Amino acid sequence: MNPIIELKNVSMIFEKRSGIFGPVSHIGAVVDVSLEVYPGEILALVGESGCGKTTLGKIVTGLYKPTHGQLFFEGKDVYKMNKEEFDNYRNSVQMVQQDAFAALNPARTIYQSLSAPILQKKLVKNTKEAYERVCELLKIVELTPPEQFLEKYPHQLSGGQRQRVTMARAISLNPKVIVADEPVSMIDVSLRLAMLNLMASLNKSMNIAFIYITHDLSTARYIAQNGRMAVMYLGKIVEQGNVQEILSNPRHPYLQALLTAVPVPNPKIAKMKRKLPLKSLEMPSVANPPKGCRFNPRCPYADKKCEEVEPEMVKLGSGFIACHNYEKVPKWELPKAN
Ligand SMILES: Nc1ncnc2c1ncn2[C@@H]1O[C@H](COP(=O)(O)OP(=O)(O)OP(=O)(O)O)[C@@H](O)[C@H]1O
Repeated sequence: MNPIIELKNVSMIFEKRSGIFGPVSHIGAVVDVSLEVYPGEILALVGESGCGKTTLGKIVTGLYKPTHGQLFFEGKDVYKMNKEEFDNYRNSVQMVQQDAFAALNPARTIYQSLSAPILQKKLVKNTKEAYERVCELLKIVELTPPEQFLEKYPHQLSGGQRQRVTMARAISLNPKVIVADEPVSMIDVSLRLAMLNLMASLNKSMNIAFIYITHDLSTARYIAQNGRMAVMYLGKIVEQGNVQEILSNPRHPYLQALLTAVPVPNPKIAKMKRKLPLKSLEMPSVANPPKGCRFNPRCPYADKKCEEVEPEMVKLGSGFIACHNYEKVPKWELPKAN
């Protein structure tokens, strides 16, 4: 199957000046990332805060034009498309942001927010059709009965309901890909599962591919259980592959450390003092990344080569890894209770 989205050696280097006349520093939020997304799949993009996940999501949706590399949609270079093709790409790839309150205009009712894009893009012929479509969208995202929500303003809804409205707005344009950036991190824990299930059902029923961005491995594992996962560290993807495979047998020392940090719902294990397999807990800055492998100052298996040479992404099983020493890294196991 051909990928619907393909990134080839994509980088996003921001320039940041300290003060008005201060020196300019370069921040490599995303560096030399190659990634494919297939129609109808769920890809979880995980990593710690500041590793470049949101920037990568914005590149995929066309909100940021990468400073280097190429982005393809359905095989076509997005930045060589004509206007019609580019508009079709922008409609087909939608983003749902973490903060649904900020994403909705506080002065517009839910009906106004949802009807404006479909009317503007002529996906409906008139206001009667727009009304029917908005009701249908609200039903799809399980805000029922729809009439109860149409005239409400964003502040009159709960966090979970607002996020459902932004999901309804995203699907209103019949997208083929949705980038969901931490969509459940600002909603109540009790409602998170329902939101994840909604995304999984939209993925199935509408064959929409999802890129689920998160720092939380457990929600990533839940939503992408039959999909793939890409793990980011300081602007780079360090390991990617089938979720079940890479989570049961993580090969990159960074992914092993992330998994060791996940709480285990077993009181005996929870009581154990688990030591993170890391040399240092300090995360280097993206403005001044370490030479060689970016993970080397924290990696317990790093050697001279890791300090000097940046590892390439190589094929491993059904996925890829960027680590010089993956063959030497011991097999990771869940801590065992005695
Ligand atoms: N417009 C910008 N100008 C300068 N630096 C930026 C810009 N956007 C992001 N960055 C920097 O790029 C790096 C990656 O940011 P990004 O928001 O993509 O990370 P993230 O993994 O999504 O983090 P979080 O989960 O905290 O949102 C950070 O160091 C951030 O400060």
